[in-house]
Amino acid sequence: MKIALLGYGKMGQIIEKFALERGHEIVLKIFIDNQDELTRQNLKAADVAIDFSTPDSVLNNIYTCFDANVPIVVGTTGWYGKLQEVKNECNNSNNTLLYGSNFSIGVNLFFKLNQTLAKLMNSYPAYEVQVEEIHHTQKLDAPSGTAITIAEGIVDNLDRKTEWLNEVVGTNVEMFPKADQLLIESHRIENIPGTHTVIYSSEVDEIEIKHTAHSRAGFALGAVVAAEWLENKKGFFSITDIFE
Ligand SMILES: NC(=O)C1=CN([C@@H]2O[C@H](COP(=O)(O)OP(=O)(O)OC[C@H]3O[C@@H](n4cnc5c(N)ncnc54)[C@H](OP(=O)(O)O)[C@@H]3O)[C@@H](O)[C@H]2O)C=CC1
Ligand SMILES: O=C(O)C1=N[C@H](C(=O)O)C[C@H](O)C1
Repeated sequence: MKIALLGYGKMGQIIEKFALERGHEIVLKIFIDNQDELTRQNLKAADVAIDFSTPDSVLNNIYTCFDANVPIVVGTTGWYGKLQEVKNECNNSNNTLLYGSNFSIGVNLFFKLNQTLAKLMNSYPAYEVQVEEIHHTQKLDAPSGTAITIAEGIVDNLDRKTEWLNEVVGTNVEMFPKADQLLIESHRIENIPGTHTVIYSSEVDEIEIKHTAHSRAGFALGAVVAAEWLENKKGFFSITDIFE
């Protein structure tokens, strides 16, 4: 496939490596300094775009791909407030988009485990639950997209939680969740690719499920596989569609 990389930072560069290894060609690379090269005309050279850019630029990138009728895989996080709007526009304009807060196989297994554990915990009200995420200090969004997906998996399956709220540790803004609110604690520490933990705690014990990314390789390979999966498909998809 001919691939356009929208965002050529930490992720974009590893994605390029995997894409070339799998026999694909990179026909366009967009970063801050050449962002005006993201045109309908230039995109026409690509079979698919893969976006790992920034929360501020991702919507423009998506709509430019829609305008050029080029399918897009979106790994960028921090824009999910606009998800429904983008889905409507994708379907109305007969375009193709696949998004995921995390493209690694391990985290997608973790999402399933998390949902099952949350369902089980309906019978065990003695356990309080909390989500923790740790990422590198360059990360622009909090909580992480992955933590939001995990929190939604809990809220959708555990009757005693109805919404999540976020505390970024070290910012002097402490959150005091009500009984029906799920706390997501965000930590920013140098060089951590991404660690997510769900903790159920009672008076007498604690159960933790945890995913630790050792590098960004799992995310990057997953994004290339997602682009391959999207070939010849039409419509709006999420990474869970691949794992179904
Ligand atoms: N879904 C998943 O599995 C994963 C998602 N992510 C998400 O992917 C995104 C990128 O992560 P990461 O690579 O670590 O971030 P980086 O900051 O390393 O890279 C971001 C890239 O976006 C570029 N950029 C900035 N503005 C624009 C613009 N207007 N148009 C196009 N490109 C632009 C930057 O340009 P320049 O190089 O000039 O600064 C840079 O190349 C984040 O939202 C992150 O949360 C990350 C890992 C896994
Ligand atoms: O910004 C990152 O680095 C990551 N972002 C994604 C997220 O917000 O969940 C996925 C991964 O955890 C790394």
